[in-house]
Amino acid sequence: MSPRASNTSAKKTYSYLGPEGTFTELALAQVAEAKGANHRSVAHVQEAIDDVISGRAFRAIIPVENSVEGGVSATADALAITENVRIYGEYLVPVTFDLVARPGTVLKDVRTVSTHPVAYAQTRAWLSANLSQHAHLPATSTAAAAAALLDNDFADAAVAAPTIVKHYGLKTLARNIGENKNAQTRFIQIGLAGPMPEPTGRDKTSVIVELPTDRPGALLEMLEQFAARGVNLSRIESRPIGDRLGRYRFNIDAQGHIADSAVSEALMGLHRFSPKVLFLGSYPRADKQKSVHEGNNSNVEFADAASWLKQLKAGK
Ligand SMILES: O=C(O)C(=O)Cc1ccccc1
Repeated sequence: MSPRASNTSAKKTYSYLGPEGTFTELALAQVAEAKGANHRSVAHVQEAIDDVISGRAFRAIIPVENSVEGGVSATADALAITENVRIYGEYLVPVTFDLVARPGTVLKDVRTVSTHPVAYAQTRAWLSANLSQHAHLPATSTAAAAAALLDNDFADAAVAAPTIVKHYGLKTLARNIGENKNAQTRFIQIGLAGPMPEPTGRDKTSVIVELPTDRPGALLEMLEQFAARGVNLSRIESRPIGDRLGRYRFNIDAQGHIADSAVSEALMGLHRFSPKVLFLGSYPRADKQKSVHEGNNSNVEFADAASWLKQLKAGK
């Protein structure tokens, strides 16, 4: 049976950045539709995306942005070169970090600390102050770093979620070692392109936009597509395209749903101006705040302007 076929019959599969005990797994626990479904742990964001594309998984949960560290570049870069994948939801997870080790380890014996790069960036200050000589061993996730402590002795300790000790026979050496105590990470649920979540009035739309090359003011022109329709942006982040120096693509989250005229007009503006716009989807905002389109940019006002124009064209 092909992986796609196996998904049509029995339970749906949700892939997530694992193994057990990652922050991504905590985000998956927020996905109501995934309760009772198969949960498949993968080692990389790309593997999660490949699962969705091949049909091995119905959906995947991946980290996208951290309130302290910014965008997760592995996710941004993988999505930018993927077609036919859409975002169906977003989830916020508060992230606090503990230092864990094999039983018997004491803090002063720790030389090598393993963790995910995003977790390391947020705990580096504490680690430098308390383990000034330590080396960092990057891991594919916080839980992978923790689990590896029981498989080999490459590292002496790992930085992971406080709940990690429920999953592995490790002990906590230090609690809450993150620099920002209110840090949050945003996760997305992705799937193959298909029917979108209905507009709720509290939505977000994500796109990746490339700029026309060597055009003065191109960045301003891109932003004007949103500004002219009163569409607020909640994130704009540039990533190098990678073919040569000086070429960037922009990962943008805008308030509102593609069903909102202000957003659809902005998208059409982007399409006219940009050599490549990748639409990643419209989905409900995790913070449940209203998406307001400032100025005269409500659906009613757009509809009124359209019927006025129709009259003019009809010679009335
Ligand atoms: O490694 C994990 O546990 C993840 O889910 C990725 C991650 C790492 C650090 C902060 C937030 C998410």
